[in-house]
Amino acid sequence: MIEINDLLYAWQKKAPPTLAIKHLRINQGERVFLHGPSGSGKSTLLGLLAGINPVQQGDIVTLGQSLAKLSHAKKDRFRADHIGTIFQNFNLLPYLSPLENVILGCEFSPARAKKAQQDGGSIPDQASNLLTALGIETHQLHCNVATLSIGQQQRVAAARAFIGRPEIIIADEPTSALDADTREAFITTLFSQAKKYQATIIFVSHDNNLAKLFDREISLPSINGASQ
Ligand SMILES: Nc1ncnc2c1ncn2[C@@H]1O[C@H](COP(=O)(O)OP(=O)(O)OP(=O)(O)O)[C@@H](O)[C@H]1O
Repeated sequence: MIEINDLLYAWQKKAPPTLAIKHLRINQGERVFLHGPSGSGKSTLLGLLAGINPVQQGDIVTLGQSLAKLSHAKKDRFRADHIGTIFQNFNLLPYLSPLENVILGCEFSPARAKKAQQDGGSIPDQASNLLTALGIETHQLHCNVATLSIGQQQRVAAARAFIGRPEIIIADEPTSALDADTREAFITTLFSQAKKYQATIIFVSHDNNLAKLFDREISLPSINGASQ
């Protein structure tokens, strides 16, 4: 479902590549732990997979679509339709409620909005279902999201990533602010949500203790060179 071939990516034209991946395939429903030293290009790779960084050399084919062949606008649409993201700082809008933040997950994708509606009867009802499934209490649905704890905000960010069933969930160090027990519990919750519709999870973390929870580990080398 994701196939990378002969990928080279350099942030500066004359500099050696930040990332070099000869071949990598990630299957539908796979849960992948991506790690490597600081600066090895984990976030760069996530940016490429999400269509935020342009494919410079080689190709990434996701769900049968070559990302190298898509225009900027089409990549934005592709991301909105097929990729849910959870970042370290969650990127929640602080003046909105948890419910409103989750609804925003399908704001730019009619396809995801339609699926959310099918799943929950309406988009707000599906947002509420997801938040509840991820452990947000009913009385918190309409509060100001900034008043929630970091762990709760992370659950809101996860619900936003899952709404409308995107095939791929990209998570960039979403557990770094949590203690060890809460990290594992959060990942278990992510997995049970992903399993409902075979979502693929690509998860970056520096905490190698988490690797055992995943189907596969992908390690990026510290020096420039091919990985995997
Ligand atoms: N926007 C950018 N502009 C220029 N260089 C960048 C940019 N983003 C990343 N880089 C460079 O690319 C290299 C890889 O960075 P990246 O953030 O992908 O690594 P990482 O493995 O995610 O690191 P960390 O574990 O510290 O988050 C670094 O040398 C970094 O300085």
